[in-house]
Amino acid sequence: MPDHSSSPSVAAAPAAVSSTPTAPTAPTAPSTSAAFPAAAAFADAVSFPTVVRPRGALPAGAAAWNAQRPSSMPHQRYLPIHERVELPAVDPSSRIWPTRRVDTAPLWVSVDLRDGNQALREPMDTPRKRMMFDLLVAMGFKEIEVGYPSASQTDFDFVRHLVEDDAVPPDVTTVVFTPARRDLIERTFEAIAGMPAAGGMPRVVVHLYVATAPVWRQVVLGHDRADLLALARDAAEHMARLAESPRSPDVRFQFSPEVFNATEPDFALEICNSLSELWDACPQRPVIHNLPATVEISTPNVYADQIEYMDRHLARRESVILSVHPHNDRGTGVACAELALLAGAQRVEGCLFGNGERTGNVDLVTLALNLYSQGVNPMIDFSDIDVVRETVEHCNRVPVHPRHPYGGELAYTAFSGTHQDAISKGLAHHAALAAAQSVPEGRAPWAVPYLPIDPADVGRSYEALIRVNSQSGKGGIAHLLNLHYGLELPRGLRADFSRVAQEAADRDGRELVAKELWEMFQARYLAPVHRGPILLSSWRTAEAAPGEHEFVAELATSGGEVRTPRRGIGNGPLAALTALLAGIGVEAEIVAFSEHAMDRGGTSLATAYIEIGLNGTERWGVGQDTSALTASVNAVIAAVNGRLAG
Ligand SMILES: CC(=O)SCCNC(=O)CCNC(=O)[C@H](O)C(C)(C)COP(=O)(O)OP(=O)(O)OC[C@H]1O[C@@H](n2cnc3c(N)ncnc32)[C@H](O)[C@@H]1OP(=O)(O)O
Ligand SMILES: CC(C)C(=O)C(=O)O
Repeated sequence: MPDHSSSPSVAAAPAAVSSTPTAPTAPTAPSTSAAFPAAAAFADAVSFPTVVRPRGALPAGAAAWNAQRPSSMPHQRYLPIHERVELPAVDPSSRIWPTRRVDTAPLWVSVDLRDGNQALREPMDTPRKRMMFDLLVAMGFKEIEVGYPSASQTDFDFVRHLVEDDAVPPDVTTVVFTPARRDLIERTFEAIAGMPAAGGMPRVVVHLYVATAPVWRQVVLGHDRADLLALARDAAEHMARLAESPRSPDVRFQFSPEVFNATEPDFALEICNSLSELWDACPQRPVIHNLPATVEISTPNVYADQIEYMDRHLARRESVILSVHPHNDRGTGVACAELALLAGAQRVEGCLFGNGERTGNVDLVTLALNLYSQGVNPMIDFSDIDVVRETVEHCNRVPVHPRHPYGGELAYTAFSGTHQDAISKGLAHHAALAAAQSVPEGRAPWAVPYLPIDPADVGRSYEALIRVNSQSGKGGIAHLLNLHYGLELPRGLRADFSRVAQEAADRDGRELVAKELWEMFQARYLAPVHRGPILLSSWRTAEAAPGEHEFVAELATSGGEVRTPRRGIGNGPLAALTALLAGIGVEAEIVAFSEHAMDRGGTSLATAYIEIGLNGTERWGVGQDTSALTASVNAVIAAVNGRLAG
């Protein structure tokens, strides 16, 4: 048995935080909507060093095998996070974030036009920016970072375009981004002159950023902590001064300690608190502190601890909006944002479909629809996700991956047999449940296997759900024939045809679309009625006496030559037909039979499925006709011919 009780290794307590344990109060499970009072109650419980837990020991055999795996990569170059970044000391028993759940949407901020745009091979021009802006507004974003006006004439001009075209709706807040340089701050204020800002809280935000992490301070900016604080304060004061000018709209302020996630916790706190005080944060004019994971460097739980630390310790907490801005270098941007929300974040900056520097900003589509899938109103409209995706692809000139959560072309598609089977049964069950509850399907509770949300909610159709290749099974193939051609294949025929379809998909190594399946189906089960050796050139049937049916037919050879009429007697028309066939030496027995009407524009076509046994082997045939009897007769002949042709 693996030993799970071995004592955890404990990282050295960061110098800047106390390591005196404080008995924590057992946390309850507050929702994020009740975050502030709860956070305040725990504000003093942060004191134990970070615990790094070893993974469980492997069974001896597996450990030996694992140790043999070669690696030529120099992994030793990379220090683990707790050896290169000072982390907040957290008493594991006092952490709040693991006990919470998110039950309301945060304030969403799209940074597509700034952080997303700065990462593009071809940054957007004004028409593309405007298209993106209009999309964001239409989707319901209430806060949009519209650019970095001091970066380029294009960025400046776009902000002016929004002002001059009166393009900003009264309930939308615009954010403009600036570094801590007086000349660039002045240019930023020039760009927003005349920007509509009235209403409750000022609706223009000027966003100041400066990197605070040690490597950036030393290598990029050449500043120590004191110099950096002075630089940020000087910029913040300049912003406050410019905001007083009559040309300035009524603004709020935002600060981002760039690379917050690699910054010493006490320094991040010091610089944020200093600016809250300088800008006189108050509930009517809160300051936004935006804490970016500029480059992801750790597991999301570490980011959550960092955010919870700030949530507990920020001064003027009720006058601060705590915002996060995760990137996706480790592929965990969404997880970081979600845990940050649990940890006290109230606002999330990100981009649609995760565009952004390197591996992208956090993806707002996934975040919002993850909430939706938990029954939480995401406050953003994704009811036509394909339009959103196509517009974003057009503006960014970057394709969205087909497997992108919720919005990718293949996000709701199943190729594999057991998934198709489950989805097809699940959809039928869902429809029946909705009918039983007398509610539209779109309102009935959703519980369809393999589909986290109803694709119809985001404007996707069920038609694309199931697609067939060599991994598919009978359920999926039958589903496609049903969806596109109205066939209700009996169970035995499903299995029979899926072998045929799989062989073809395997041979060609590609997907089979519904039309191809239908053509294969016709060729195997319907067409043999016209492809000898037995061809009925004309036939009739009648009930000669109660319970005694007669079937009379002229048989033709496949060469067209008509033979003498033949006659068979049986207890039904099909029994009489098999008796007729027996008369010419074809001993066919009907093993399975089903039929149904097809609702095709009032033509009332019938389809019959018949399995016969002949010479010790079974074979399916299918017939379609406006007469149910003709359909059945054709199905028998098709099955017989199929069997005789081998
Ligand atoms: C994480 C982020 O996304 S941050 C945003 C990044 N976005 C962009 O950079 C896009 C727009 N940027 C630009 O157009 C230009 O970089 C400008 C206009 C802002 C500045 O341009 P330039 O003056 O030519 O400088 P350059 O591009 O080389 O930037 C580096 C300089 O800015 C300094 N700097 C970097 N960040 C900041 C900051 N937040 N505040 C003040 N100065 C900063 C660097 O220390 C360096 O200064 P140095 O030249 O004295 O060594
Ligand atoms: C400075 C901020 C908000 C940023 O874009 C980042 O850190 O990625």
